[in-house]
Amino acid sequence: MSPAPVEITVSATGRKITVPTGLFINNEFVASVDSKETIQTVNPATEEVICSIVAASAADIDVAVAAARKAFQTTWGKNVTGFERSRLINKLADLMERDAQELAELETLNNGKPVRVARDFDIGDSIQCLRYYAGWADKITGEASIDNKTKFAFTRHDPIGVCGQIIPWNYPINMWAWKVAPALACSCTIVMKPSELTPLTALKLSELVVEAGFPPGVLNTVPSYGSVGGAALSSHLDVDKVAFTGSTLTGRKIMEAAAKSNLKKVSLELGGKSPHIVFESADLDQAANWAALGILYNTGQDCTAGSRLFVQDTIYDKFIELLAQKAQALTISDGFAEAASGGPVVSKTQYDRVWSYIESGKAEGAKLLIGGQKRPGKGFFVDPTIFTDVKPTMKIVKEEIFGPVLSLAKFHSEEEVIALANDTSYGLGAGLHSKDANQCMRVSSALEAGTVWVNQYNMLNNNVPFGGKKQSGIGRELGSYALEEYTSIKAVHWNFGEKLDWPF
Ligand SMILES: NC(=O)C1=CN([C@@H]2O[C@H](COP(=O)(O)OP(=O)(O)OC[C@H]3O[C@@H](n4cnc5c(N)ncnc54)[C@H](O)[C@@H]3O)[C@@H](O)[C@H]2O)C=CC1
Ligand code: BAL
Repeated sequence: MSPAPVEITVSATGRKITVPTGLFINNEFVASVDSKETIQTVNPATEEVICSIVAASAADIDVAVAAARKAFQTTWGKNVTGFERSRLINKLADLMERDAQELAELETLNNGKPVRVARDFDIGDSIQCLRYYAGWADKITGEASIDNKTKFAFTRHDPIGVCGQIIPWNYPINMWAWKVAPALACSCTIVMKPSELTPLTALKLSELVVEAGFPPGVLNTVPSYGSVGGAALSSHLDVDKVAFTGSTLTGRKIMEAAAKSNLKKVSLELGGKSPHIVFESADLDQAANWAALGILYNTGQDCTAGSRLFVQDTIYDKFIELLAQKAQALTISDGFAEAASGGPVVSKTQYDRVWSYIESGKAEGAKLLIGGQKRPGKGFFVDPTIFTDVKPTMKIVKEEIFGPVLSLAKFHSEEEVIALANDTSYGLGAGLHSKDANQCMRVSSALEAGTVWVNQYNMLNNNVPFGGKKQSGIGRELGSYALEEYTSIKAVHWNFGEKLDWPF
């Protein structure tokens, strides 16, 4: 029997949202084939349970992969034109736009981020991401490689096949769009595993997949625990590719599982400890805005969070005063509050993790500029916390915290700060602020990161690639580069005249 959807009433707005609770396979919400395991979802602002949904078992992953394979071989893959894929992806984007407010409220309920942020940024960007890749769907062509008297060779950019997509909880809708849009554009089929912490919007979006008209099996959604569904996807012998966003620890496990199973293609978007540099010539007011956004956007739960801030000694005192003012001016509250710029962290586990880092910063002798005190009452809230007088060896400087916790250090010279900035095993993002154009060029070139922002931070565009160096990941999302992750290149050699002498 199909699991019944639940009706949720959002108390802040009065909106009633019907949420599917089954696994989405072959365009239907179904029960597990062999398990009674559920996932209980929680509102991180109130700690109240929202609802329970079915958790996929390894056998359910097999069913979803089989559905995706069948679709790939029949209605999708090489059996659908780019024009048709483009039409369907655009239709999905239109439906997301229609339902943006409802999706945003559901995202806020499950993730905690402000409704305004979810709607205008996460969902707004996701709609644009779908439309961007809808534009690519009918332009994925190969190249003519050799064209001589007896041979013509050309390449086909074939869809790679069935893709497992494992996404995190910090941007549940946005990471869904980053993964789904290029895969669909390239004519791949998908088994999507949302995070067990935030599965509700992926289930709601699955309804829109049906409404848009995608054939059954093209996109399947299987909420599951990482060690069950995520592990099953990564080691599956009939999955051709896994795309992952999450921790470096889990990324390593996925790569190992891929290597030990069928050597499926893997793309990983992992952690970071991104440096953010303010030089003395910078517009200090603007630099303080970007520095605060860099660590506080999404309550610091961002892979590119600018969590190590370096400020030139000549402007240090003035700058840190400005930064403290900016950070304290933000309202961190229940995401349904009008004024909220940030919400709680996503879960009790994440709350405890962030607080353990704050305690370690205090114990290792870093000085608190602001924050560092727990709030009374319900909700996994962590106020902006800035440590000064940090040392490169401290845990808060070395490890990803994924919360609103900033380590602030002083530097003297450009050479010194480049060395400090690159002194990390990560290489995801980096930022610098300066009015000296030569310095901007020199430093952006020297920073070891997949993305460098100059006089800005954390702003991404769907047509610009994103990804990491070092232990921050492999492969690129967004832009035309993401298409390479979902295509397999075939070279066709066509002889129209060369005779083979025998014996050769
Ligand atoms: N780069 C990013 O955007 C993210 C980084 N993180 C980092 O990871 C830390 C821990 O957060 P977690 O939720 O534990 O991250 P995680 O990396 O374990 O979770 C992300 C996704 O991976 C899945 N997963 C977990 N174990 C798996 C396995 N063995 N095989 C396949 N998939 C698996 C989860 O179910 C989830 O869908 C955070 O504090 C943060 O530092 C977390 C989420 C996103
Ligand atoms: N902000 C880029 C995506 C991420 O944090 O996972």
